Amino acid sequence: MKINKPKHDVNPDLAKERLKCNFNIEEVTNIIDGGKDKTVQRKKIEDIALNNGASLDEVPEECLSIKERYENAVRKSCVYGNLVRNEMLEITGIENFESPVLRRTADAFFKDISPFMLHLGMFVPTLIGQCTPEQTAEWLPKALDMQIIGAYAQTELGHGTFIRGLETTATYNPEKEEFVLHSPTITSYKWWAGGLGKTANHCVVMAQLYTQGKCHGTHLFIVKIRDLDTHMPLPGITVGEIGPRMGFSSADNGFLRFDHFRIPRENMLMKHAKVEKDGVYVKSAKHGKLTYGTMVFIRVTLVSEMSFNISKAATIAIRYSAVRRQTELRPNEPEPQILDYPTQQHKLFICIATAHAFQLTSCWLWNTFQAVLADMKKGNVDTLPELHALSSCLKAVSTSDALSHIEQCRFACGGHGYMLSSNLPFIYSFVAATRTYEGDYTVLLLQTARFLVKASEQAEAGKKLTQTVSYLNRTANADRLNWDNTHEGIIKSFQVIAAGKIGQCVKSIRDRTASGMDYEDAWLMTTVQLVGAAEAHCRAVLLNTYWSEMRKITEASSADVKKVMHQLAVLYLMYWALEKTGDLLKYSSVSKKDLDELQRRYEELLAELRPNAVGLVDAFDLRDEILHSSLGSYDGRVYERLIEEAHKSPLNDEPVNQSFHKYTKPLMLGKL
Ligand SMILES: CCCCCCCC/C=C\CCCCCC(=O)SCCNC(=O)CCNC(=O)[C@H](O)C(C)(C)COP(=O)(O)OP(=O)(O)OC[C@H]1O[C@@H](n2cnc3c(N)ncnc32)[C@H](O)[C@@H]1OP(=O)(O)O
Ligand SMILES: Cc1cc2nc3c(=O)[nH]c(=O)nc-3n(C[C@H](O)[C@H](O)[C@H](O)COP(=O)(O)OP(=O)(O)OC[C@H]3O[C@@H](n4cnc5c(N)ncnc54)[C@H](O)[C@@H]3O)c2cc1C
Repeated sequence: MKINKPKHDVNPDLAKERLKCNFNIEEVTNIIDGGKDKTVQRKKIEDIALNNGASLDEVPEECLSIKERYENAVRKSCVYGNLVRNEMLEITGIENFESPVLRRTADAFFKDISPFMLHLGMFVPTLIGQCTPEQTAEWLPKALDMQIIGAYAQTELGHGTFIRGLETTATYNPEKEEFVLHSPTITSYKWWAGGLGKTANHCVVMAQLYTQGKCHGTHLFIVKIRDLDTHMPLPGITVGEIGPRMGFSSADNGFLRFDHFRIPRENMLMKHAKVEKDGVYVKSAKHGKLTYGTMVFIRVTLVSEMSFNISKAATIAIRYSAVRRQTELRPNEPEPQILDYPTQQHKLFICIATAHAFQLTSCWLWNTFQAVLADMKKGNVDTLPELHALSSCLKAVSTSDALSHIEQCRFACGGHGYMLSSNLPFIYSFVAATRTYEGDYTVLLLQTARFLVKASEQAEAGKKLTQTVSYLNRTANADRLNWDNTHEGIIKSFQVIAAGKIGQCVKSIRDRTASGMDYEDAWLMTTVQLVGAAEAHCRAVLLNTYWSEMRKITEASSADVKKVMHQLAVLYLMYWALEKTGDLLKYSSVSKKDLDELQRRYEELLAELRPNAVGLVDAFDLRDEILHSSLGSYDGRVYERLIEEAHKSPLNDEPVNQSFHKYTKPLMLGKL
């Protein structure tokens, strides 16, 4: 495999690590990419995007002012957008505009975030999912060609989670065949939408639809908010940026207020429900929640996004841990590489395994999503609730796990991991937002719990359940599972834990209603358990999917690759079994002796994986331009890069900062 040759000598410790690796790295890269041809395609696209240096910043993004950072990000977005439009989409095919390959190259341009991300990330998918064929013909080519730039304005100052509580109104006027968009209260300001503040000239708006004097709930509208030539906000539109936040600092998350702003009837996105010219409302024939489709789509894609982010953090932390030496183990012996500490391996090897677990699960979820879309095309929406339950819990758990693993990667890099030049703080703050946006963690797990409680009741009634909850058919009446210390045994025990927790929720709700509580209060009182049950279900799905997909995907692999992929999956199973010993003790016959044995095997496995650690992160094949890290580059020149980056600090532009003469010296002389 062609590796982008480092310009400098590779750090000797890192070079030695690469000699230790005992499997074919390229084979694993091909598995991650989804096949050899996909690796070739990805590399071709990366060469187009990255070889001309357009992604490079003279001054690090983080050293710029807010305005400069935004302006620089727009500049790079335009260069990048142009490359996507003219060269990259030709290779992927226009239908793959959200291909992970494009997503990867975007990271080389933006350490933080592109102000255009939500244009491709949500605006375009909404047009694809919510427009009639005529509307698609009108809007989609312009959006894909970037003649218009869009945002997704759903959340308001007062409501994000509870979509039915949104206050923006869209009132239909049949005489003029127009909708009037209005923000009636301060809490109805649209708030948060990425790219809305300064970049977008259009946006999709979620608003309460009124026609013939009746409210029909939230629907989507496409709205032009700025003049395409002057970029000035149109009359009736107040738009701006919401201010600095934890991350997302090079983008312009926006606010938007409508003052009786008129749009043509055709601007309601009418694939599912519509308003006729005379004002008659025609509701969706299929399902009431199809306007939420973009959210489901993004939740599905976020699982692969999390895999990518963990793989970046793991690459940085593992390469750094191979270079970094700290603390004598024995007097007069060289300090070991910190990667030799089992505690360090415990923090980091699970990250490699999780990146694989999420990647394989995301492919499986994507196929499930496509199958549901195909069913819906034929008018069958029966599979939608399961997809909603699945995408909700996988989004919640993958973003939450990614966040804690990335934080562990930062801890694993000690003080240097706190430097922005390590890139770990950027990765962390980006992923922190994913736990909240597109549906908060708790809220989405409670959506899954609704589905699970219903499924449990159906299992109790002897009905056959769909695939992801079919374990409830087998385990509904099981009390404590006989512990079986095999891989399949661990997976089964997680299904029994999930079934036990769901059963306990059902019982709590029933006990509470039997004692006089109404159902809503009984549900509310049980929500802490319900979140735990949905998480347990998600763990069972993740473990089962990772294990079975790993076995399928490595069927034709070489023996060494099979072995290391197998070791990672076993590590994942054991890690989670040990994390959940309390649940195992409660729901299975596992003994202290069994758990001690599991712990011993886990520690041995860390040692077995140790020689392959650097090889495994090299297999993610993340170019230095994408990693943006002083600690994680391929050549391991960690200390040299930290010094080079320090010199880029604007505070080092002059030997004495003017504040000394203005403030410090007068203070020292008592003249302040
Ligand atoms: C090259 C570049 C590529 C870049 C790609 C990078 C990836 C990142 C991309 C984008 C970044 C995204 C940035 C962030 C954008 C946003 O955050 S947009 C705003 C997102 N907002 C939310 O997610 C809000 C969360 N809230 C909800 O989803 C819902 O309100 C709710 C599910 C919590 C409740 O909805 P509600 O209308 O109140 O429904 P209920 O009455 O509770 O439920 C009725 C039944 O409907 C079922 N249901 C709910 N949602 C769905 C759905 N989506 N699909 C199918 N069914 C649904 C619900 O379960 C109920 O069913 P039952 O009655 O049978 O129990
Ligand atoms: C970086 C970023 C980018 C974003 N981009 C966009 C965008 O482009 N477009 C857009 O429309 N929106 C966007 N959002 C908004 C985002 O979708 C919402 O913030 C998110 O859905 C959470 O909603 P909320 O802020 O109303 O939180 P809240 O719902 O107010 O949550 C606050 C707390 O209350 C809890 N809670 C709320 N409801 C319940 C419940 N029913 N049961 C139990 N607990 C509950 C939550 O768990 C949480 O702990 C973005 C947000 C961020 C942070």
